[in-house]
Amino acid sequence: MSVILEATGVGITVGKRRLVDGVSLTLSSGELMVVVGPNGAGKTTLMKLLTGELAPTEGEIRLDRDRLGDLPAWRLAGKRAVMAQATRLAFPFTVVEVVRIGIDSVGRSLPRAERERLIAEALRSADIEDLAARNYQTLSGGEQQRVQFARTFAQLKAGRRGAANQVMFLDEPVASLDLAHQIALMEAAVGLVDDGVAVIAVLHDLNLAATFADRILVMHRGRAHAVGKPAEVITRDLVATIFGVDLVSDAVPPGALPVVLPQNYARSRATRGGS
Ligand SMILES: Nc1ncnc2c1ncn2[C@@H]1O[C@H](COP(=O)(O)OP(=O)(O)OP(=O)(O)O)[C@@H](O)[C@H]1O
Repeated sequence: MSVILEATGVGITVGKRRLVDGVSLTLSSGELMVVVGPNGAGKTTLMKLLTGELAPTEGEIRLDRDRLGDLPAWRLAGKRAVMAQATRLAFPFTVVEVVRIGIDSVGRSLPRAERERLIAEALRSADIEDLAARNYQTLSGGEQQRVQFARTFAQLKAGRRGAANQVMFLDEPVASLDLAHQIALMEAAVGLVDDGVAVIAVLHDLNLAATFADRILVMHRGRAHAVGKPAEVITRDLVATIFGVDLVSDAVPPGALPVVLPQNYARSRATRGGS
């Protein structure tokens, strides 16, 4: 697996506040990294730095070996797609129009039939085919999230020919989703990962994180507290120290947090050969 995203000593100070401090990480093609941490830990700020929405005041970020700040917007659009925490739209776009925005940013040279095929695939990936003609503004929070995932998915698929190495950034993509759609969205992300895309996602649900992540990054007070495989990182000690929650059940060993999930959660890991 080749490193596609590399952050070295990245930080940002706003006023006198250091929101992110000295974070170094690498993300490889075909890898799914999940970022966890308490409210205010700096997860979204880190994502904004990694996507280029914010410029770091310290350190350096490289995307596919280029310095992030040197890449023009059109090249960025082919290499990375971003699903932000919540996206409001000022105009009454239909769902299919929103998904098409993802393709228009990079896939204008694609034949019309290919673009339509990608839109259909994106709608399917987010289980929103039946919403295609609806006004985005009238959708529920969870439905809007699924549309934004589809837009991001479509953008990556459309940009795939021009840019072999791509990253998908997902900031709390399942925050408003019911359980089945949480699993479905993560499985769609895994499908991209299996295709060689690097995915970095902020999640609050530690079980979901442990189930789907290849590696977990724990943010705490702006710093990278830990990074590693889920079983190494998500321990009872970590949950107590970082999240302030004592898992008192005798069934919980002091080491790895047991992942108590419905059967189909385990499916992805089993099929991907994860541990
Ligand atoms: N522009 C800003 N100016 C000052 N402080 C900011 C700014 N943006 C974010 N912060 C603060 O930086 C800290 C990190 O914010 P961030 O949104 O990155 O946290 P988070 O880990 O994503 O939290 P959550 O889980 O609540 O979404 C918070 O304390 C926030 O209030």
